[in-house]
Amino acid sequence: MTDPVLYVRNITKSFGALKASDDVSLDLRPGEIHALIGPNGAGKSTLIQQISGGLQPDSGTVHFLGQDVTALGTAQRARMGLGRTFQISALAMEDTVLQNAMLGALGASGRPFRFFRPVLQEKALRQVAETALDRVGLLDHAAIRTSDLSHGQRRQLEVAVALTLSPRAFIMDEPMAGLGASGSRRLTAFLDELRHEAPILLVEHDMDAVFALADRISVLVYGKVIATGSVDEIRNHAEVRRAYLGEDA
Ligand SMILES: Nc1ncnc2c1ncn2[C@@H]1O[C@H](COP(=O)(O)OP(=O)(O)OP(=O)(O)O)[C@@H](O)[C@H]1O
Repeated sequence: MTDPVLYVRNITKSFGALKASDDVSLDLRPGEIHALIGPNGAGKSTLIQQISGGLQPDSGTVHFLGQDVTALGTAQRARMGLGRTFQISALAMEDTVLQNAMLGALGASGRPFRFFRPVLQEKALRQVAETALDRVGLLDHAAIRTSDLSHGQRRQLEVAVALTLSPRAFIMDEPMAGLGASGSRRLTAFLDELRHEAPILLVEHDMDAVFALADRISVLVYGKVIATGSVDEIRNHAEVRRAYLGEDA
């Protein structure tokens, strides 16, 4: 089997007496969407913060592209190609859509743009930003102030910002949140394509989207992965049905 693009081994993180991550191991393989689900407070955000570099685990390791990145920060992991969208928007609301996308491209520019003269650099950044906006269907809105976008369009813009990195893997934190039915259908179709470019670790409460997209699902409860498996395996898993899907045993 091909090596995973990303894997975490035995991650543990406590806040006082609370174990928010309790010996968690999981991986993300090329071409797949791996969904991470679990009730509120199960530790999903804590886990993906440790994967993306915003939070250090108490113990355990994170490997990305074959390299131990546990000690690296968010920016270094992003520059290696770990793309991320956020549950709470990280966009600059007063800037235009294009400026936000260019800022993203600039953030990724540790290497590719450093050798360009400023004018050429701006041109190169603009091109990367416009390509990303085009892919998510926002190029027509490039000149609009970000605060004037609808909620769904902001989520699209976050995906565009992540795309400017040419990521080798994505971590997406509830990308469907607040989207209407047609918005989630569009994003679902887009993610379905995107997985072939870079695999996606998808934290999502929208179970229709999860069941439609996931190659594998991991279920987190009280900081522990209680099951990992295909959609059918998870749907039929007795402990998951009890702990998460809210069914009587
Ligand atoms: N910085 C912190 N300090 C103390 N406790 C924290 C901190 N961050 C998270 N927690 C606690 O850790 C547990 C896991 O929280 P986390 O936000 O990771 O869960 P989650 O699964 O992402 O929840 P949700 O689905 O509601 O976003 C919760 O009990 C939360 O209160």
